[in-house]
Amino acid sequence: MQVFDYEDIQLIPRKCVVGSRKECDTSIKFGKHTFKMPVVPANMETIIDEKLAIFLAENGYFYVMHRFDEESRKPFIKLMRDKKLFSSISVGVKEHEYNFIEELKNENLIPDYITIDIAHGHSLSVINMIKHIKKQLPETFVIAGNVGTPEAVIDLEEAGADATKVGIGPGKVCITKLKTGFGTGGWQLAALERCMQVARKPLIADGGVRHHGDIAKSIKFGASMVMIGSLFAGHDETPGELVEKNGEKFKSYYGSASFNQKGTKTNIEGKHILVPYKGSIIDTLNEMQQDLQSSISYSGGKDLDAIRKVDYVIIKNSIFNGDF
Ligand SMILES: NC(=O)C1=CN([C@@H]2O[C@H](COP(=O)(O)OP(=O)(O)OC[C@H]3O[C@@H](n4cnc5c(N)ncnc54)[C@H](OP(=O)(O)O)[C@@H]3O)[C@@H](O)[C@H]2O)C=CC1
Ligand SMILES: Nc1nc2c(ncn2[C@@H]2O[C@H](COP(=O)(O)O)[C@@H](O)[C@H]2O)c(=O)[nH]1
Repeated sequence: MQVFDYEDIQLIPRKCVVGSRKECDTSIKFGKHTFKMPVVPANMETIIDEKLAIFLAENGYFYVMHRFDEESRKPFIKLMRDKKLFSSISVGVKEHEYNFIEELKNENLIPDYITIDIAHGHSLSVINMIKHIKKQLPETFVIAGNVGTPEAVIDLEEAGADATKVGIGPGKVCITKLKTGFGTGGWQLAALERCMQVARKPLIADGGVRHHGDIAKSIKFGASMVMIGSLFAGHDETPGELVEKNGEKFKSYYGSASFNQKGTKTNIEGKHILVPYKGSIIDTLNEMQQDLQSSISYSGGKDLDAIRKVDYVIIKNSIFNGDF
């Protein structure tokens, strides 16, 4: 099998057809909504909160609220409905989550998007949860994950998933690859390509993005949407704690399976890091969009589809994608 990751790939430019990068359209239809960019902040406690979710929804960006404050999910859906904004929440697969879905139906609190957020998404527990949500809330767009193989994409799509999230272990605060020996860490982009070959529904590339150009690479290799944690972690608006060390500012970023999140030492597959403070997320979102417009111009087209058609070269392979 040919393996490669973000840092191993260069996309090959084609003749430019636009007079300005501003002409390039980065928008993406995902579910019933169209978003400014195929980028979504990770559904993690240090990356997204209610305030940022409202900002993103109001400004044309996709978001997925994390699932670690279970009691706040119903009020959140109500709040978003009152503001006439789309709602996008996460669930797990434990027994009480089945009841939660039924309560949403009974109370007519229908989220636009539900993400089933589990480490090993190619499992009966996720398949059963997809079926349950689709039965109770047929209008809701269901994102299921995480997976790393074509077989998993086929199984989750067959169960009724509207999109599948690809990425086992490529994340910046992930230690799954080290603790279990499994995953797509170091070959996330190749794993995405394998999944693309069988997917009939959208894929979300999740984890491992270290540079804005990796968004274009994700699109080339099959993603409709790209989930990003670490690149967003250092901002004013992301909820991780601000820390000062030797006169420099950092923000706290920890894995959803870290001790910081779980509060127990059982099955730890995530770590805590400090990332340099970067100011407002608005500047980063704008810069990301400009860089993606530039990617589109290099691809010789005017929209994201053009990126899917470019050729590429593989330069080398490293299993850590810049993480040590
Ligand atoms: N994308 C990635 O690479 C990874 C992401 N994460 C993130 O960490 C968070 C916690 O994930 P997770 O532990 O799944 O969530 P939970 O702790 O909610 O576990 C969900 C259920 O799945 C079971 N489960 C978890 N992992 C496995 C496994 N490998 N095999 C069989 N059953 C399993 C758990 O049982 P039990 O705990 O008893 O096994 C539990 O019943 C999530 O937000 C997830 O996205 C975590 C690791 C990898
Ligand atoms: N193996 C683990 N993966 C995790 C954990 N918490 C989150 N994640 C995944 O990482 C991405 C974000 O990746 P990044 O490279 O952009 O920082 C996130 O969306 C999850 O899929 C964890 O504790 N362990």
